[in-house]
Amino acid sequence: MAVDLSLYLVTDSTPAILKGRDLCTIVEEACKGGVTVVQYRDKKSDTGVQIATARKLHQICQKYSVPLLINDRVDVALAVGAEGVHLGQDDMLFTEAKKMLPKDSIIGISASTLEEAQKAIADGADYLGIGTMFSTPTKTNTRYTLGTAGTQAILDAISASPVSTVAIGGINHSNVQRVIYQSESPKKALDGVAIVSAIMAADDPKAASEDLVNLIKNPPRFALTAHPSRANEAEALLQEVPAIVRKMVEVHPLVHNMINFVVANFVANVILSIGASPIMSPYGDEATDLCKFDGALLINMGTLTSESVSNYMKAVKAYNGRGNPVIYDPVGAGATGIRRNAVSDLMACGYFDLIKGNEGEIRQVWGSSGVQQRGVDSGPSTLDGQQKARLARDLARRERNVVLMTGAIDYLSDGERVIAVENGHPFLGQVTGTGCAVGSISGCFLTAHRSDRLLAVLSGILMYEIAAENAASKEYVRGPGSFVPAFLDELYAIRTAASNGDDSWFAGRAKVQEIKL
Ligand SMILES: Cc1ncc(COP(=O)(O)OP(=O)(O)O)c(N)n1
Ligand SMILES: Cc1ncsc1CCOP(=O)(O)O
Repeated sequence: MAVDLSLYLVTDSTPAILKGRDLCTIVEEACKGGVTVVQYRDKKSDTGVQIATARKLHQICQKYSVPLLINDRVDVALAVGAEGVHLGQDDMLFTEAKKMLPKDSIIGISASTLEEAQKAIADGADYLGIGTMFSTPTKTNTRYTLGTAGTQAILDAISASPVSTVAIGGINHSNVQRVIYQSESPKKALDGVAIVSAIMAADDPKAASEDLVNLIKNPPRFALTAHPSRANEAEALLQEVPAIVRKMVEVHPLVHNMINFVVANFVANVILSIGASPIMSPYGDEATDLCKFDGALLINMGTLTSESVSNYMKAVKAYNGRGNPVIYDPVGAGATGIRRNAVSDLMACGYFDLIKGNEGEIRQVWGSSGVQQRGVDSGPSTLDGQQKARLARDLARRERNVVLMTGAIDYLSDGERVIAVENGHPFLGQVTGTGCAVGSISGCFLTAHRSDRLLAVLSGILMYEIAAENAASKEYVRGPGSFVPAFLDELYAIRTAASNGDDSWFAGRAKVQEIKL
């Protein structure tokens, strides 16, 4: 039987969720709000109570033409004539349930691993409940937290099968669009999301369901526009750079920096020099107001504290909610266990338009095992140019965003195109904050030019690195100390030239090539 799984309500009868309200009333409100399938999930009640409740729920669901499935209990499904069951890995075997249930019954199977998914497909499951997406208080005895990356990997591996899929666990209004978007593999997407608390515990389950239906129907505002590589991609991009720099100066974007205290002053000066506006605020609650200026947010976890991550999460949620650019600079990501955990928590909490880091940091975000950074330095490289390019491309593809891997050569990718940039000067590596400023600058350019994020970031890097070359070539620059003021002057000089319509600063200067993988 074909079933619309797009908004799949899973019930819960615990007092914390029901808050004294009647289960059937909540489910009826949710049906009015547009849920497309309901699963009765009751871990505590006796069989008699379950049958009585399931019967009432079935009557309600039939009124709205919504199929009712029963969690775990084939006997209850049979007793009330429900449309099917949902079975976990420890429940009745699919083959047994299939024998017992009427021919057209729907049988869904939970899958936390690829092996479980493949077995369920081979058995003939109608759909897979893939999870746990994010850890959730609603179900604490889960085996794996897959996140969007793990879910995408399963979808990719089963893409030859037409089986339907839903994701479950920690999905709510603030992340549902991202979950659907970032889980999608090139050949297979989720058919829907299964939700307990965001509907069952909502004060108004009808309104909550209506909102979710709307969010599910529409792509997120941060969805990346596809820009397939053209014949001379690098050259085509370079032609647009001076105009993008001009646009950034005109727009005078605000960038909200949640940045480490070592570099805050230098980064603020860099941002002022390029003609944008910096605000430094580590206070997450401030983001609800700051995001209304429609600038960018930079999360730079260089001086992480016990409170940083919760503050970052609040800010990411606010900026994601408005569809404004968010940049993640996972400074020292592989240096300590605390930073490694912060990376996982932040990657699960929201969407980053750009992830920017050195090789060690990008490898940690990718999930390579055994990354041990010494402090915030990348450490000796283990990858050649092609491998670096592939890592940046694969991470961008997986996260469906833009990735910038910095180094003597920077690798920039949006999952399709990979661009290597060889501008800059060794003095940049001798001054603290020069790497962090790239995250903030990228925020300014992402704000000013939204239609092609790779081009926006490329324009920012080129402005920055050409200014560094100009500064280092001054005869009075003798080392990192004299380099800093000269560098700010050169950024300011390019900004002034750009606003006067003078593009000569750029002519013949970019050392950029497209990497074909
Ligand atoms: C749609 C959907 N997917 C997964 C589950 C989880 O089922 P299971 O692993 O059997 O855990 P319990 O729900 O029984 O606690 C689900 N219920 N629905
Ligand atoms: C039943 C189940 N299986 C995996 S997570 C989960 C509970 C999901 O609940 P919520 O939507 O409230 O996070």
